Amino acid sequence: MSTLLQVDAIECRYDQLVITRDISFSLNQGDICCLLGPSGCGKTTLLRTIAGFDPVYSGSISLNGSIISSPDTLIEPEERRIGMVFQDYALFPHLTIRENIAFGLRKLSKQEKGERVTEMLDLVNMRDLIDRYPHELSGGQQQRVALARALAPRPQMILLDEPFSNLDSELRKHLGLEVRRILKSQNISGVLVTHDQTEAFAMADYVGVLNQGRMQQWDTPYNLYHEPANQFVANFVGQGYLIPGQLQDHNKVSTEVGIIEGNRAYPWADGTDVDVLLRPDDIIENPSGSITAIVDQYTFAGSATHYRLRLPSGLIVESMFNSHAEYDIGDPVRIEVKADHLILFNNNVKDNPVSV
Ligand SMILES: Nc1ncnc2c1ncn2[C@@H]1O[C@H](COP(=O)(O)OP(=O)(O)OP(=O)(O)O)[C@@H](O)[C@H]1O
Repeated sequence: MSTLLQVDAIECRYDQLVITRDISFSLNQGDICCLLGPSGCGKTTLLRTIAGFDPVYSGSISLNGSIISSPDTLIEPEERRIGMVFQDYALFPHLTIRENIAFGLRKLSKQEKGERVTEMLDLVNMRDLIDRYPHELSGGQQQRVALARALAPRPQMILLDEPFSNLDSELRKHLGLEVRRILKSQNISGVLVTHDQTEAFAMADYVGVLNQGRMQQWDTPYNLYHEPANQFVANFVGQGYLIPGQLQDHNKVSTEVGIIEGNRAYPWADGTDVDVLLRPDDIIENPSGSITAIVDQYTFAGSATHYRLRLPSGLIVESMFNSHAEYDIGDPVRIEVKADHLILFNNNVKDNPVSV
């Protein structure tokens, strides 16, 4: 598989203010990635820079091996063959759906344009609505049209900036998977910006987690969850809590919830202070468990109930119990920790410092 997009150590600034620093990642043709991170971490800035709306201060961006952005190169957005889909759909209100999609196809003949428009509308399952105006469509339908319009000029890649954030949660889920199917069927790469982790996991082959303008980890969704590179990623991706402990015999940690044994040896000395990541699925209800936690909060979620539990030290952990377990706030619950895959952070080592 060939590399389509190569982002190499880029720094982005607004005036003299550094927004993102030393960002590198690459994307193969047909792969979909997602930039995930809290508000203000620089996701949109990166997307705008890839699109060519903003320059890079240092580093470079290449598409198919050619530099499109560097401190002394800035290929115009319209020459990059990159499509964009925005949060607010950005359709032309006075043009029909047909005209909206045909808008960027000026170089095609009338017949070619007509064929391309229907091909794109078939792709997004919207052919019946070809003569409507944007205000006659639902939000989800408008976003499908926006996707069809972005795909119509046959871009090499598509950038999606929080495309589903104006839609309700069911529709978001559905449309996210639909967009993934469409991009995969056309072998078009996509870069999606979101702060919704579920969306990122469902849509992307690779996810880049950003914080304060720095890439914290670029990895598959599976690895982000199971092998977070640092405490920030561990906290931000998936529900999880860090509790302190001390390493024993390279693979065990002594904590207030007992000795937890992992499935690998850690290279640190006995007694090293560590943080242990506990995800909800690591903590199970066990009437004969040795730890008593107190229910701090709970949310009924159908087949399971999500409990927030206070440990004797006051630290919080979370767990999913079968919804037949009915505990009220303040009730004691006996629990046991069953973490077969131990994620530890050495408190004496600063992983990937995140100051800009
Ligand atoms: N035109 C601008 N001039 C100066 N600073 C800007 C400009 N645009 C964005 N910023 C700043 O750059 C930082 C990153 O903004 P950006 O929009 O890239 O973040 P984001 O991760 O996309 O956030 P959100 O999820 O809230 O959209 C923020 O601190 C923001 O205030």
